[in-house]
Amino acid sequence: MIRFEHVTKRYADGTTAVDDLSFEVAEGELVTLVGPSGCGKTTTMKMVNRLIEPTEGRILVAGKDIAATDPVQLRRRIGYVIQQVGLFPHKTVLENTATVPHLLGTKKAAAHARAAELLDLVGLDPRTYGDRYPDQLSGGQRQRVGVARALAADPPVLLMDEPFGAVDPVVRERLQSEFLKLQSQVRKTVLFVTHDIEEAVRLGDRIAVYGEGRIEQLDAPAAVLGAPATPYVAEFVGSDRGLKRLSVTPIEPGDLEQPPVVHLDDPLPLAGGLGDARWAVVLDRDDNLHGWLSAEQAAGSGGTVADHARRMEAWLPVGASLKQAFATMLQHDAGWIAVIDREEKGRFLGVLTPARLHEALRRSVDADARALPRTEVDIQTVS
Ligand SMILES: Nc1ncnc2c1ncn2[C@@H]1O[C@H](COP(=O)(O)OP(=O)(O)OP(=O)(O)O)[C@@H](O)[C@H]1O
Repeated sequence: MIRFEHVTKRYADGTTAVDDLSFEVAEGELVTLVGPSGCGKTTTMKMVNRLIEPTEGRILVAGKDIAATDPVQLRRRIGYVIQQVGLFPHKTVLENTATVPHLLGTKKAAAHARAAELLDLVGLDPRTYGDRYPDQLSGGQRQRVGVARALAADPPVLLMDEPFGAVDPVVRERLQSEFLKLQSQVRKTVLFVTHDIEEAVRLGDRIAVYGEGRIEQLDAPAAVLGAPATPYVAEFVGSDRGLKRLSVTPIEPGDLEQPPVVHLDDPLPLAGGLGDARWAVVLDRDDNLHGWLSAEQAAGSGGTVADHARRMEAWLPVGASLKQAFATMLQHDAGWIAVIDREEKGRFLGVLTPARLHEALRRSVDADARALPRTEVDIQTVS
């Protein structure tokens, strides 16, 4: 979708910002460009919407050489999100979001209806926020408007230059997960610049690690962490690679233990209690997670399970990362967390314990060592 062919950018003062760059971003793929300050990430990105012209080489978008495309036309097909969002201060949130469709000739009512849909999509209720002005929003909310505005003309390509760089780490993580969810729905082709390796790992289908003006490694996050191509990349991704890997390894059903399970309307005491187990998971009639029950209560109380069950705070949907699992355990001071299917309050699948978390991490590392996709390794193990 975006193809760089031997692209070099030398500025007038002789600085070579980008040196003979060749790579391709597939349709619907999100590639993060990561590297230290001044290594040429922004220059790379700005050449795609012709804010900067290459000195040598060419760039194709959807098979067409962009040098032959009118820059204004080109930019309307490419969404652009930057750190200083650049919202118009005198326009409302709704008007800001509708800017590009408006410019493209969409009637006001239709442009506003579309803008409201997009605000909803990025987690801002248009009825609450649509009529506000940018200075009546938090930093994180402004970034969301920036993303909604970039998506408004439904461009196939998005360029994002440190879009979440200016907000605090908590908001940043939230914006990242929201953006991942959004991207799984809209599947844009995205170039995403960041200097934060964690962000690059979390968001990228592939990561391009930049040295000075060159890509040192372009690979899937797990491969960059597991098998850095050069000593430079190894140093850049850091000695805590194992920890970072937690954020790229999802919880899978095979990782889970099956504890004893009781249902809300089971009478107590349970005959034989819980055997050796110290607690049981409590499910409702639809087998959705409700909470947990201790062995003492199972063996010694009257009434039903519903009278004694405790609420379960530590849970995650399957597919969440091991890092989220670890963080959830710490947050709730829990020795295990319940894992449910994707729906909120969905079906209970099993529990993840620290030992199982460690095994899952081990398997992810081994899968890379053998250079096989994880799924294949899992299938081999099962058969
Ligand atoms: N207009 C310019 N004239 C001369 N040199 C420039 C110009 N713009 C950028 N550079 C230089 O080109 C190199 C690459 O800059 P670029 O902005 O692409 O880096 P970056 O990786 O995006 O950095 P950062 O993370 O700090 O934004 C740097 O050495 C920078 O000083």
